[in-house]
Order: sequence, then C-alpha cells, then structure tokens
Amino acid sequence: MTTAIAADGIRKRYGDVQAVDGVSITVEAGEFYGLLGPNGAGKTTTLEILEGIREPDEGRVELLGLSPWPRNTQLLPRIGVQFQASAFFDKLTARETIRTFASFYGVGPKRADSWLERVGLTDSAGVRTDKMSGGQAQRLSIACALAHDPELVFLDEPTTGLDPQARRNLWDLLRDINAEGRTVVLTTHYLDEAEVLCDRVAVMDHGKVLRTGTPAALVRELDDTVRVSVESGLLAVERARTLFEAAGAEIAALEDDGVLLSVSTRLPAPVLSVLAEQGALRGLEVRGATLEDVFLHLTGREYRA
Ligand SMILES: Nc1ncnc2c1ncn2[C@@H]1O[C@H](COP(=O)(O)OP(=O)(O)OP(=O)(O)O)[C@@H](O)[C@H]1O
Repeated sequence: MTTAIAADGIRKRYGDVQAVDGVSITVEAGEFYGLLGPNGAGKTTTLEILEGIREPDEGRVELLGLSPWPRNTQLLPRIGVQFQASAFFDKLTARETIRTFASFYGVGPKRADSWLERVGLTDSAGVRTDKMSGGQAQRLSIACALAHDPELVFLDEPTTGLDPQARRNLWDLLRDINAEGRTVVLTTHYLDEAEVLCDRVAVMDHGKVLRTGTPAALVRELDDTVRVSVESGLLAVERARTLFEAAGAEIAALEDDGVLLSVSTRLPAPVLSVLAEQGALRGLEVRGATLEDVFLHLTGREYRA
C-alpha cells in the first residue's frame, strides 16, 4: 500500500489555545479516513496543516510524498480541498462557478458541467450562488473541490447543516468518489457518519488523537455488552432471567420498564434463542456499542457534537 499522508508530531497553538497537540497519523492511498471529534477538538486545524494551508509550529507532514508547506504548487493539481464555509462569487450561477474553478486547472466546460451532474445540481445550474440553499451550496463546494479530478480529497464537515435526505445523498456521492480510487479525508462531528463512511478514523479531543482504527475494531475493543430488547409483557422478568441463565447467558442488566423488556449481555446468542423458543420476539431490537460508546470510554464523558 502507498502512503498518501504521513503526519508526525504536529502541533499548533493559537495564543493560549493548544489547538493541535502532537498529532501523528498515516493515511494510505485509497482510504476513506475520518478525523472525528466534538467542536473545538482540533480537526480543522489538523486538516489545514495536512493540506498545506497552515504552518504547524512543530512536526512533519508528507502529502503524496511531498512536503505541503511552504505551499507546494506541484501538489495543487493532485489534491482537492473543500472548506467548512465556502465563499463563492455571489453573482455567478452554479454553472459559471464550477466552470471558473475548473478553468484554473485547464479543465474545460463540458467536464466541469459533468461534476454539477454528479452532485445533483444540473437542475440548479442556472441558480445564482447567493440564492442557493445550504445543501446546494455544500454540493457546489464539493463539486468545485473535485473539478480537476484530484487523487486526494479533503472535506471539512461536508454534511453539517444538511437535512437527513441530503446527508444520505451526499454519503452516496462520497462513497462513489472513494470507490473510484480517490483517497478521501473528512472531518466530522457526526459519529454515525464516520461509522458508515470511513475505513479508519482518528478520534480526536483537545488537540490529541485518542485512538485510530476501523470503526468496527474500536467498538470491538470496548468488549461492551449488547442490548437486546423486545416488547414488554411477552415474558416476565424473573422467568426471563432463569431461562437466560439456564441457557448460559451472563446477564449484565435486565429490566422491564413497561414498554420494553431489555437485557444487556456479552453473549446475545443464547438470549435470542430463548426469546425465539418462548415466542417472545415481537419488537425485537439488538443494539451493539457504537463509536459514541468508544468516545465515552476514551474521555469519560458523553459525546456532544
Ligand atoms: N484562527 C484561530 N485563532 C485562534 N483560535 C483558533 C483559530 N482556529 C481555531 N482556534 C481554536 O483552536 C481550537 C481547535 O479548533 P478547530 O477549528 O481546529 O477544531 P475543530 O475540531 O475543527 O472544531 P469545529 O468542529 O468547531 O470546527 C478551538 O479551541 C478553536 O477555538
């Protein structure tokens, strides 16, 4: 595997705030990589240092084998950058905007327009950027970042402010972009988004990387219990406990709150067998740990985006 990004010991301080405090990460070519953490964790500053638009106080970065700082013009055609807040020329339409961005890289209008199509903006091609909705502007800024067909794309909180449907549409687009072989690095404060999209994530808080790994591996490392619940009234609590234990399940918690009978266990299989044998599967839900639980475990506090 080729390394797309190698960052070693990067630090950045703004006055009293240590925004990035010794971050080291490696992103392989073709990976979908997520920098994950709550507001102020240092994701944007880290991303800007990786992109070569901010100078680190300390540390080294290699981007596609080259140093991105001071500004390296050889890298510019190879990377695409989408910022958290995009500024467009407000009197230009979406089509004029994408064509302008594309022209900076010698990309013609036909190819530029094809990106509008890919992000679902063909019908709004004639809309001026100052009249676009948040979701449309977000999609246009992604199209502009991709117009020159870069091999590595940086996206800073691309789905913030989008409604759930628009978010899902954008997920599909980002998956496609990655499936075509591009390396994608994204920041997000949505843990579910990272879980769905990213091959690997770096969980950040207070300027540090707390853990890196695949979302599934981070969750598995927790060795947390699985919560199985069914509708209340199908099986009495004490009878359920006896049956579960007889079937070999260790029960961490068991309760009936009048709506749901819920059981937490590391061994869901015998619990599910008992529920099936007893015909007590109505409303069945099985919930494993999520990245939210990982964050709670790593920081000792609830995740707040
Ligand atoms: N230009 C700046 N000048 C001073 N402080 C800054 C600057 N940029 C960021 N900070 C501070 O550095 C810390 C990290 O900010 P950063 O934007 O990197 O975090 P983030 O994880 O991207 O958060 P968000 O999701 O809110 O963008 C925060 O405390 C922020 O207030």
